[in-house]
Amino acid sequence: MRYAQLVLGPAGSGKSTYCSAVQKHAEVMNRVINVVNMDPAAEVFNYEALVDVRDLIQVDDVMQAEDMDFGPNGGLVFCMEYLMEPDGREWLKEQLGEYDEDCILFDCPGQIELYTHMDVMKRMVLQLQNWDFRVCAVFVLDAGYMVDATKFLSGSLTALSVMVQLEVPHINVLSKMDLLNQSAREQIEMFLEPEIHELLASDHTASKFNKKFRKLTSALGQVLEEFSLVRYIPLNINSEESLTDLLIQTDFAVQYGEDLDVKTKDFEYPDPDDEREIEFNN
Ligand SMILES: Nc1nc2c(ncn2[C@@H]2O[C@H](COP(=O)(O)OP(=O)(O)OP(=O)(O)O)[C@@H](O)[C@H]2O)c(=O)[nH]1
Ligand SMILES: [Mg+2]
Repeated sequence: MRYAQLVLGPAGSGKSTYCSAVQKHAEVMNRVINVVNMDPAAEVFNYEALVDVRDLIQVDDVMQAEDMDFGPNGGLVFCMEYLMEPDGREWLKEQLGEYDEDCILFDCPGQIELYTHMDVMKRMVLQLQNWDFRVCAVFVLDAGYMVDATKFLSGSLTALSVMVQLEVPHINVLSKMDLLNQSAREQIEMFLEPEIHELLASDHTASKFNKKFRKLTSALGQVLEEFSLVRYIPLNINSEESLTDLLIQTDFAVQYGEDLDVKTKDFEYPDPDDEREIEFNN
């Protein structure tokens, strides 16, 4: 069994930073967590990549290819589709190797449409499961954008559409907590165990438009609340404790360690002769 986190979220929300922070944190705990750069347009990242998709294909090359006429977004979609074609899949499989108990973070591109309404990421999930990975999604949202009710609702709906699309255990992370001041941090607390009804009612910025759509907003809020669909874990990358808490949650989501516990040093493998005896007896 192997373990994978698909690290997703809007552009600039802190996906690559999350990956490098988790990788470094794991090192301190004597654990190896690998990172794969899945962004064919990435320029810089601070982690040591096990696999870099740019070695296979780069958005710039696709955009410059004469027989294709792509802009940056179309180019990116082309690259991701290519990765899920037989040649791309073969390449990725070989690069990932076959190491049991491997933990891998997949640092994905920030174009949200890749996982809200296209199916390329869903295919990626199925492919990884096919290669024996237990997969979870880690959806990274910038805490700074979540301090008022309407943004919270819009972020939550995006998270929800990813959850519905990918159908794997899902964890929402509020990144950049270190950048918030005390009062913003307190305000965020409210969103961690949200009484969405109250939140929406307390939104005094109601414009004419908002008033008209208040019923809709409130109904959406109710859905999120009643089904406990969207929960957030705050992350302060400067705090080892915060990273530990989050790692516990992501380990739990992929059931990391459950199989390890069974194989303690006293574990005795069944004697093959015994099995044969049982067969004879039957
Ligand atoms: N202070 C602070 N800065 C952060 C944190 N996370 C990300 N940043 C900064 O935010 C910017 C974007 O972070 P990235 O990790 O590159 O974001 P990303 O989601 O990978 O971005 P794309 O791959 O372009 O979609 C960088 O300048 C980071 O240094 C954080 O937790 N704290
Ligand atoms: Mg990135």
